[in-house]
Amino acid sequence: MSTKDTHKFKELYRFVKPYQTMLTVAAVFHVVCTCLGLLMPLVLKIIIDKALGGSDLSLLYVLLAGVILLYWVRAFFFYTCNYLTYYPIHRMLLDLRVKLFKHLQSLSLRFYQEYRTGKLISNILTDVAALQSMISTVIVGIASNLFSLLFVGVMLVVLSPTLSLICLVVLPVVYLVFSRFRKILRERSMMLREHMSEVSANLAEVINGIKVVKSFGKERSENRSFMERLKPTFDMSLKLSMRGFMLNIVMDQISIYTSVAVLGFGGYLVSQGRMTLGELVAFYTYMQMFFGPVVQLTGFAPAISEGAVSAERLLTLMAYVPEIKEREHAIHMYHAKGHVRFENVSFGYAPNRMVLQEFDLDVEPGLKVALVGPSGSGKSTIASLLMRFFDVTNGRILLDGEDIRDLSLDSLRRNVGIVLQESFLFSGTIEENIRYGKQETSFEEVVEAAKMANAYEFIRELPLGFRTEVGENGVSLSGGQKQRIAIARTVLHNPSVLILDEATSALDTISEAVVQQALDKLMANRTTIIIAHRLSTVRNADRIVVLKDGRIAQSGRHEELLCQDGPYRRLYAMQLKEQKEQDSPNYAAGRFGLEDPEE
Ligand SMILES: Nc1ncnc2c1ncn2[C@@H]1O[C@H](COP(=O)(O)OP(=O)(O)OP(=O)(O)O)[C@@H](O)[C@H]1O
Repeated sequence: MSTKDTHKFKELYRFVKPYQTMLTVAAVFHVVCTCLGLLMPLVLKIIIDKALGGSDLSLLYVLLAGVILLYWVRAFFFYTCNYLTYYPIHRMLLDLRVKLFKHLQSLSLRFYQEYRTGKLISNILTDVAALQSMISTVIVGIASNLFSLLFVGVMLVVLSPTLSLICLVVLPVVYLVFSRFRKILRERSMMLREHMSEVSANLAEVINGIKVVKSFGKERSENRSFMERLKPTFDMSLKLSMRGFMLNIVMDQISIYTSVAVLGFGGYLVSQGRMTLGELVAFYTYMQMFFGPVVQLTGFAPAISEGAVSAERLLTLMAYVPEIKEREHAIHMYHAKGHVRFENVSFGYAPNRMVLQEFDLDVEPGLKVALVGPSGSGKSTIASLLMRFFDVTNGRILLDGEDIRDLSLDSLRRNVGIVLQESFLFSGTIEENIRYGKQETSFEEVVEAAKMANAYEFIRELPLGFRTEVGENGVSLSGGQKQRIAIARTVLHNPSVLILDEATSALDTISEAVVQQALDKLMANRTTIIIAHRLSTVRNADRIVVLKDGRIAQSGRHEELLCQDGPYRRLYAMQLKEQKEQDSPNYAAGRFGLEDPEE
């Protein structure tokens, strides 16, 4: 084992440590259990040599009663030692999974952009399973197999030193055959596992993007490419199974030749009176027990190295440092007034490509500031920075005068809320989804929030009302309905600073109006940063900031900006023209509530 492996095992040992006493007792019980199992051939020898053949069968009955008792005691030890082994193993895996999940939750968004979700899930599941098999192999393997091998080896030599020479010759052959096959099997199963995790990643992507697949009519081509991806796994699995069978055939052959040799030569020794029949039967039974542990021990090393590979992957995952960390003694800000200030903020997702440059913005509590600008100008990035999904490269962002990096993440996210373009609902009831951000709320408060979000009417009309299941396995809600549930969720969350990131842009005109009404109520007396493409949604903002290539190109109220010859007027005119082309002039004016600047 290399020093790297040693380090990995040390890391893993942290999970084993709390259960080491239990595992030690389990190992001792395994030895006792093995010991009791190994006594049977000896009893068989006494039965054949001493108890059978005579007229007095009382010894036979005593021995048979002893065998039953032996197996009762063995059953007790067997049950207890397996409980003592698998209880800590499953607890350790539970601890590991919980720790992994907690760690994954703490990782920044950048990590999730780099790692494919399907692959991540598949790796976690298979790696934890490999680790489980390694731990049980190590514990059960070391304790029972080594002991068995030693005990049986001694018994073979004691019963017949001559016959045990045959076993001694066969032993290295069995070892070599097994380790050779195991190596190939292991390599193949690793390849298969790697390939399967790629297939899982692809499957997850297709399932997540099923709407796109269907809307482009790509089902057939996706079926084809899935088949193409799966095809190699068929070959790999078949080869793997056939290798496994081949190993069984080879082992059967070796076993039968050894048995023939032992029984042939042993029969000769019995006929010569150099061995009793009972000794030959006991020897033969022990011999059958001898190769089992050898075979098990050949699997020991691969299981450890396979476990080590998995441990390495899991530890690598654990070693990812959360990019966004809370400072020691972070400030807990319970209820911010909502004064937001960006001071000379620059930021790039990659070090050599700045998305925001020297961005300054001061939003007084309760004001509404809109960020507009062409696609890719950095609007959503500003929202992500304020939420601290990423940290600024230069400059700072202040909430009520405190650098948000000095605040506890919990208090920052309690004070800053966001409504996204498409809100995600979890599996569960509508009530649970509304409560998501604040569990300790009464049903009445949930209802109030739903009313504020204009969601109450449609929820009431559902057969199960607030108890309706939504999310992946629930009823399908329209985009506007989902958005209103998300707004109700934010109403309960009650942040001092609200970010609306294109919150209505995925909706049709009617839904948009209802959602916009709900948003207006939500925005009241709250610092709000509105990100929008459609200028109609931002014209009432206290200030509109026009972004271009990550810099502020213009800033002011709607009317002021329209008077200036700048990007806002051009953007506005362009949108108005587009809208006019689509709709009648009356409709455009009604929809946007705007007058044509040319008029
Ligand atoms: N997670 C990310 N990783 C790397 N680059 C990103 C990431 N998110 C955005 N970008 C890049 O940063 C730039 C600004 O993106 P951003 O989403 O902030 O623009 P936006 O103004 O909100 O655009 P839109 O109006 O289309 O939503 C774009 O060039 C985009 O490609």
